[in-house]
Amino acid sequence: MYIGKAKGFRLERESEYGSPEQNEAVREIVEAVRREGDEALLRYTAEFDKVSLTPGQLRVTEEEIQGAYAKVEPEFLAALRQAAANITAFHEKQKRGSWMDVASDGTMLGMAIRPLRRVGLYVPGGKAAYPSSVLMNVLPAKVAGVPEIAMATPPATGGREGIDPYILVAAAEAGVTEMYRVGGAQAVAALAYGTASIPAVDKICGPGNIYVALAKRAVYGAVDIDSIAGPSEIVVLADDGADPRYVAADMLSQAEHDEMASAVLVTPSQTLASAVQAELERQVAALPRVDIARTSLERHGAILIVDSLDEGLDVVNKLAPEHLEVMTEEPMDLIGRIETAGAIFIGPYSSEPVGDYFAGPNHILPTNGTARFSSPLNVDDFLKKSSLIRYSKQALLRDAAGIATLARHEGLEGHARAVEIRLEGRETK
Ligand SMILES: NC(=O)c1ccc[n+]([C@@H]2O[C@H](COP(=O)([O-])OP(=O)(O)OC[C@H]3O[C@@H](n4cnc5c(N)ncnc54)[C@H](O)[C@@H]3O)[C@@H](O)[C@H]2O)c1
Ligand SMILES: N[C@H](CO)Cc1c[nH]c[nH+]1
Ligand SMILES: [Zn+2]
Repeated sequence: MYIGKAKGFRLERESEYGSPEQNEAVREIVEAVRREGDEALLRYTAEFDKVSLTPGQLRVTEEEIQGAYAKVEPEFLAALRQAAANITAFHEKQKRGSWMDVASDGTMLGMAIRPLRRVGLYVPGGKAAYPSSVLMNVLPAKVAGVPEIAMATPPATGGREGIDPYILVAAAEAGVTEMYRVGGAQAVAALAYGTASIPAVDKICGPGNIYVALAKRAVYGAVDIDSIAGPSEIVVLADDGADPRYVAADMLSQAEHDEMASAVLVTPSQTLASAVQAELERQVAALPRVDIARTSLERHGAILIVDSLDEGLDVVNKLAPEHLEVMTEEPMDLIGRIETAGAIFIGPYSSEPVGDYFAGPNHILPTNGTARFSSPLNVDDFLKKSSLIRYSKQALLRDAAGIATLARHEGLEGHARAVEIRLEGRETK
């Protein structure tokens, strides 16, 4: 773990995402699935997930999904339903419809907004199963009105064969009926290119580990993707007034996701830095996922000392973290100066897991510095737009000369004539 001046720390994202070996492995997997389809899919599932399947077993049956209800506790179902209601309500606000501006001569300009036809949603499930990511993926797609949703999730979690029943129940609650037991880069490749058992989709959304994130990047272009939502990240910007127990607990909440997750404190307070360091050591030992969290802290954790909150804001904007918590005396004063963060948690009671599970905003967020240009998963991700242009004769008469001038300036005589042919025999002035 790096502890020291922010100036000595590498703030910009790595130019190469993942190690060369991970990049090479993903290239190979994606190419093999594209070429060989189901055969490669099943081979990689046996290799990485230690599960042997036939093509007929890839799709989860409706009976399995419904049967999972008997395996989950009523309090889980109640919490899940409340989370689903909050997430749906938040995403309903993002909805927007087609629009048309019609002028008095009948000219109409507008935008037709339609849902994507078929999307693939990845739900992580290698080290831990994430029913919350089912809701975060599916509910915005439902709000957008996507008619076909195919979900993929690994066939084994934590070495235990079988899809976690909580994932199946979350999928049923969210209204998913097409689900495949396949994970990692091979799942992303299958959704992108299609196999005999998995029809191709138009867009792939959802979070995952480095293999999933790299595979999404590799198939972009054949399909659209939401963002690079890879291993989790948290940055806490805090001053002297912050409670070190809260800061450490929230950092660990993301460190425990993955050895590749990162947790960083940025503070002008040496006192807070020392207290958080001690808290991290104390609290990490009590976590069931202590090994993952320790490794994550050792490899990617940092406590960065800055000279002022102003410098702290610069550091935060350079890091462009997935999650930013602001625990300063007057956090609202700083919010307008934060330009790059997937989600911003404000004040001592907005602990990051509030957003992971319950508040309503999406927890599928850009990582590895991509918050500079990507947004949280949202309803727009599931919509596409077509421009609408209907010119009246009168409008064409009005604009023809301007269009022809610009066309001829670009050397495109055919463009100019396409407009002028409609004016033949007419008065143009
Ligand atoms: N950014 C976000 O919005 C967000 C949200 C939730 C979770 N996450 C992240 O999702 C990830 C979940 O990771 P996970 O591993 O538990 O589940 P996962 O489903 O993402 O990955 C598991 C799959 O990885 C593949 N895999 C594992 N080791 C491999 C290897 N050596 N070579 C090739 N493929 C391999 C396997 O096929 C396996 O099915 C974590 O990194 C977590 O931080 C991110
Ligand atoms: N923090 C993760 C996003 O990086 C989302 C999540 C799901 N479950 C718990 N946390
Ligand atoms: Zn989390």
